[in-house]
This record gives sequence, structure tokens and C-alpha cells, in this order.
Amino acid sequence: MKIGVVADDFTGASDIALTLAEAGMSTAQYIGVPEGPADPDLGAGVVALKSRTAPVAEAVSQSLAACDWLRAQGAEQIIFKVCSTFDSTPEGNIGPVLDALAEKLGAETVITCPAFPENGRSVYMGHLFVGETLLNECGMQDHPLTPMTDADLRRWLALQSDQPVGHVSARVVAAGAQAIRDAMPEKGHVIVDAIQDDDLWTIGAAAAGARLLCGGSGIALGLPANFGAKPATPNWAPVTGAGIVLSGSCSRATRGQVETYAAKAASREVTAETVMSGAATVETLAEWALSQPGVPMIYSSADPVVVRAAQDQFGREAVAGRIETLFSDLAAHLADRGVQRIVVAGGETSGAVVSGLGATRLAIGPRIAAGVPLVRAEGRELALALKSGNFGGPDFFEQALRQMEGA
Ligand SMILES: Nc1ncnc2c1ncn2[C@@H]1O[C@H](COP(=O)(O)OP(=O)(O)O)[C@@H](O)[C@H]1O
Ligand SMILES: O=C(O)[C@@H](O)C(=O)COP(=O)(O)O
Repeated sequence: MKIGVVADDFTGASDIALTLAEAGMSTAQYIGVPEGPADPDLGAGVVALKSRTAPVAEAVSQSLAACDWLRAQGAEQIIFKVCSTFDSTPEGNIGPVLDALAEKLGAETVITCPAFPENGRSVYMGHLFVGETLLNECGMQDHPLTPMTDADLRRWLALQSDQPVGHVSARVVAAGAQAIRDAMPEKGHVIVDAIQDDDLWTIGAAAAGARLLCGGSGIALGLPANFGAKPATPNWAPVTGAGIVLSGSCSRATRGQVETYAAKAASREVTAETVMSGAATVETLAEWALSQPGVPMIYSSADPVVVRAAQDQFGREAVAGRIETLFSDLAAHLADRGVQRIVVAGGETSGAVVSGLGATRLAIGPRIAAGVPLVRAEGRELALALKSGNFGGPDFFEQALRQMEGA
């Protein structure tokens, strides 16, 4: 293994696994830190953690364990994969995890760049933009768990770490890899601007030999070439069994996808109230889903006003946790009853679902949309799509289900 990735959530893990696979690295996604060794022919291993919103100490210890395992498999370069919208809070978890990884790996400086231009995320003057909008005005300020209220990544990361936070500007990046290396400070975090894919390729070249980097999946664009990899299209063997769409993401793009899919297929909402009161049960939802024609959808996705009201009534963590548990148990139940295609929307939700399914290793297939591959749970006839909240076009759910069948 050449490149090892510690990913702070499951959709993010499959996002960067796709980037690495398309860059020509033989790549596998692991669910949590594996107990046994990796396939020795693997070019890249991605360990998916559910640490983005975990308590800081837990996120740090899980990430260090993942890093140890990846290093033991031979990984020469470690990437800490975070969200392209830098999802975190003033307390963490990005800063504390990076500080711990840097200490373990002896990395004096660490490049951080969450840019993902293909999905509209760019970094300019240290500020993160989503499309034409600053991060804190794009809807992410209302995220149920990690409201992003400041687009200045230098200021946000400085809240989370005692290390200095420097900056390498777009002008320096445009001057090339050597200019980036010359501009790097001697110590601490460095936010590096990137506006287009070419910038990420340049940053990749500048980071040859770096022990640790941090970013969204875009940070991996230019790294495989340092190890001689050549672009490739991942393989896929069709899966045609029964399907389900599960959506616990409340992000803007998902809410549009839920609306589009609900107009075409059987759909059922589970509200926070019914989950918290126990009225929404796995058995009733599964019976309903299994008796529908086509591929039904079950969703808790709701707009920010509804989410906030539920959080005020039940507590943010409590309601999120109960909804995630419901999706986790429901997915396990449906898979036991023969469902073979599962489309999941939401990073935390995907983490819950994949854990519920007991999958340990995912094989990476071709892309459904930028940042979202088809994945297959190894050892089972089970196709999954783990969609990040804000990724994919309006028809994503239908598109994913059809591609699983080989369309
Ligand atoms: N109706 C709701 N009210 C409150 N919280 C919700 C609701 N629906 C989902 N959630 C929670 O919101 C979080 C959404 O996060 P996630 O699944 O990562 O989506 P995204 O990828 O859009 O961020 C999950 O923890 C989920 O359980
Ligand atoms: O980098 C990204 O944006 C994604 O890979 C990702 O991590 C998204 O997380 P969720 O929106 O929580 O799914």
C-alpha cells in the first residue's frame, strides 16, 4: 500500500476512494480499522471512520488506530479525509486529529485543502466557497450537527488547534509546485488555496513525499501520479435485486432529490416525533417497504426549521442518534429479507447503515456522480451508493439504482 486514508465519515471515504481508483490505484474501503492485513497488491486503502461528530478524544484515538494500521500495511503517505465543506465545530475534530496524526508521523507542516472544484468547492484567500457563495451562506450554517458559521478556514482551524495556521495563496499555487514548497512555513498547518483541478494537481506534485495531508477528495487527485499510477475506470458487475432508498440527510441537495424521487416512487416520511415516540418501528417500515412496487424511499430529510424544532424538543444528539439507529436497523432487516440495492443519502446516515449491515470491506465501482461511486459489500450480493448530503443531481436516486443494475 502506498497511500493510506483516514476518512472521518463513510460517504467521504467512498468519495476519496473513487478519486484514487479513477487515478488508477487499486483501492479498497474498509469499515473501521480492520483486524487482519490488507491485500498486499493494494495501492491505496481507505479506512472509513464515523469520527466527524464523535467526542474529540474518541475521534483522535480512532484516527490514530487507523493510521497505525495503514502504516503497518506499508502506506507511505497518510491523508486525513475531511468534508469538502470542512464540517467541524470550534472544538474539533479536524484540528485535534491532525495534530495527533502529525505528531505520530513526525510531520512538521501539514497542507490542508478541502477544495473539490468539480462539486463547486474552492478555496480562495483561505476562504471556502460553495459555488459562488461563501461556506457560511450556502446552507451549511444550518447543518444539524456541524453548523459552519465561518468560511475563513484559517480562523476556523485556529480555534481547533494550538499550532500556527499559515496560508499559501492561489497566486503561489499558480506559480507551480516548487513555489508552493518554497512558500511552506517551517511548522504548523497550512491552508492552501485551490480554485480548479489543475491547482490540486500542482498541490499533489508539491506534496510528493509529504507524510501527512488533509483535505476533501480533491486533495487525492494529484497524489497517485507521484507513485506512477495512470487513470483507469473501475469495474462493476451488475446487481439486480430489490432496492430501497434511505435518506437521513437534511442537506439542500438531498431535499431536492427526495422531492424528485417522491414524485416517481412510493415514499414514506419518518418524522423526528414518530422516531422519538417509538411509533416508527423497523418492522412496520420494513413491511411497508417490502409491499411496495418498484424501489420505495424512506426518509427523515426535513428542512432547517423542522430540524431545529425537533432538536429544541428532543436534543440535537438524541434525535440524530435515534434516527440513525432506525436507519441502521432497518437496512439490516431489509438486507436479511433479500434487498440487494441500497441507496443512502447522508454521511452520518451512511455510517449508521453500513455498520448496521455489518459490512467490513467495500469494493469501489465506477462513479454515479462526482464524488459518489457504486460500491459493493465484499462477500455479498449487495450494492450500495453512499451519497454525501450535498452531492448528486436531482435524479441521483434513480440514476444510482439503474447503474447498480448495469445501466
Ligand atoms: N428530521 C430530522 N430532524 C433532526 N435530525 C435529523 C432529521 N433527519 C435526519 N436527522 C439527522 O441529521 C443528521 C444528518 O447528517 P448526515 O446523515 O451526515 O447528512 P448530510 O450528509 O446531509 O450531512 C443525521 O445525524 C440524522 O440522523
Ligand atoms: O468531501 C465531501 O464533501 C464528502 O466526501 C463528504 O465528506 C460529505 O459528507 P456528508 O455531507 O456528511 O455526507
